[in-house]
Amino acid sequence: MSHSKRIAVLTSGGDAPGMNAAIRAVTLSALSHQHQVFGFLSGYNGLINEHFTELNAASVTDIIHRGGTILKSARCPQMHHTDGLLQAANSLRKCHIDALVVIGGDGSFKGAQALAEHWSGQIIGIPGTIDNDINGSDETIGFHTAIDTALGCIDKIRDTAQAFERTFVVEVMGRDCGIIAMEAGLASGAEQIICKELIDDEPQFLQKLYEQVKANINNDAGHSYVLVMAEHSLSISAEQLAAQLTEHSGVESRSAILGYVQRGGAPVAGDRILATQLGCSAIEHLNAGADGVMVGVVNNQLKTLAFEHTSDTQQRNRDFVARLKRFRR
Ligand SMILES: Nc1ncnc2c1ncn2[C@@H]1O[C@H](COP(=O)(O)OP(=O)(O)OP(=O)(O)O)[C@@H](O)[C@H]1O
Ligand SMILES: O=P(O)(O)OC[C@H]1O[C@](O)(CO)[C@@H](O)[C@@H]1O
Repeated sequence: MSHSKRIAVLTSGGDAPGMNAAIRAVTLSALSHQHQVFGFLSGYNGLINEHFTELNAASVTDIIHRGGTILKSARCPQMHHTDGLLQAANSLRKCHIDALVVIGGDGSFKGAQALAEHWSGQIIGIPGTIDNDINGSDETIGFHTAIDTALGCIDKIRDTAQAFERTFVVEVMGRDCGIIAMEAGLASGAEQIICKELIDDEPQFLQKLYEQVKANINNDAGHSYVLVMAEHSLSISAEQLAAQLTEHSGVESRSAILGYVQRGGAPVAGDRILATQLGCSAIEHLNAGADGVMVGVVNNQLKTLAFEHTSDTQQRNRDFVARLKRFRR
C-alpha cells in the first residue's frame, strides 16, 4: 500500500463543466487510499495566499452534476514571476503538502512546470478546459458540454435566421483553437465554418465567402445562411464580418457572440465520465510516484504525458481538421 500523503488540488484557467466531477473523483479516490485532500481556492492564487480548505467525502457530495468549480478558478499573473512562484512553493512546504493536482488547461500546466523548479513535491495535471486544445488527451473536461451548449444556441439562431431569411455569423469560444467551431458547425449543419485551421489566405477566403453567400441567396437554396466562426480567427470581428456580408450580398446579416454561456451549465455525461476516470487515474499515478505529467485519454486508453508536451498540436484535432478539409473540397 502507498504511504498516506497530503494532496493539494486546485482548478485553474477558464472554468469548465466537469471540473467538479474531477474534484470529486480526486477526493474520493485519495480518501480511499488514506490520503488527506486540501482544496486550494481560486487557482494558483490559493497557493500564493494559503487559501485552502480540507476536503472530505461530504465536501464533494452532490457536485458531480454541477457546472463551475467549487474550488473557484482564476488566472494568476503572479505565477509568471519568480516571487509568485516562491510564495506558492513556500505555502506548499508550510502546509506539508506532498503532491499537487492541477485541473486546468495547458497554461496551468506551464505554471505547474515553473512551480516544480521551486518545489520538490509531486505534481500531476488533469486536462480541464472547454477549448480541447491539449495534447495528450483526445478530449478535455468541459469540451463535450461546451459543444452541446453551442449547438443548442446555433439551432435556435437557425430558427430566427430561417424566419427572417437572414445570414448569421455566430462566434464561439476556443481561444486559438477552432475545434469548438468545427464540431458545433458540423453538428448544426452550418453553411460555413470559419477558423484558423481551415484558412490559408484570409483575403482570398473572404472574397470566396462573399461570392458563396451571394450565390446561395440567388439559387434559392435555403433562405438562411449560418457561419460558425471561432473567436480570434479573422482580422475582423464577427460584427464586422456580418456588416461586410450585408454589403456584399445585399442580404440582411447579423452576428451573435455566444461567449461565456459555453463555459457554464451542468456537465453532460461524457464530461462527467471523463472527469471521473481522469481524477481516479491521477491518484493512481501519484501513488505510483508519477510527477510532472498530465493524465489523459488517447484512443480510449488512459495515458500520461509530460507537461512540456501538453501544448504541442493535438493529434485528434489534427486528424479532424484533415478530414474536414478533405470533405469540403
Ligand atoms: N508560462 C507560465 N508560467 C507560469 N505560470 C503560468 C504560465 N502560463 C500560465 N500560467 C499560470 O496558469 C494560469 C492559467 O493559464 P491560462 O490562463 O493560460 O489558462 P489555461 O490553464 O490554459 O486554461 P484555459 O485555456 O481553459 O483558460 C495563469 O493565470 C498563470 O497563473
Ligand atoms: O475568462 P477569460 O479570462 O475572459 O477567458 C476567455 C477564454 O477562456 C476560454 O473560455 C477557455 O480557455 C477561452 O475559450 C476564452 O478565449
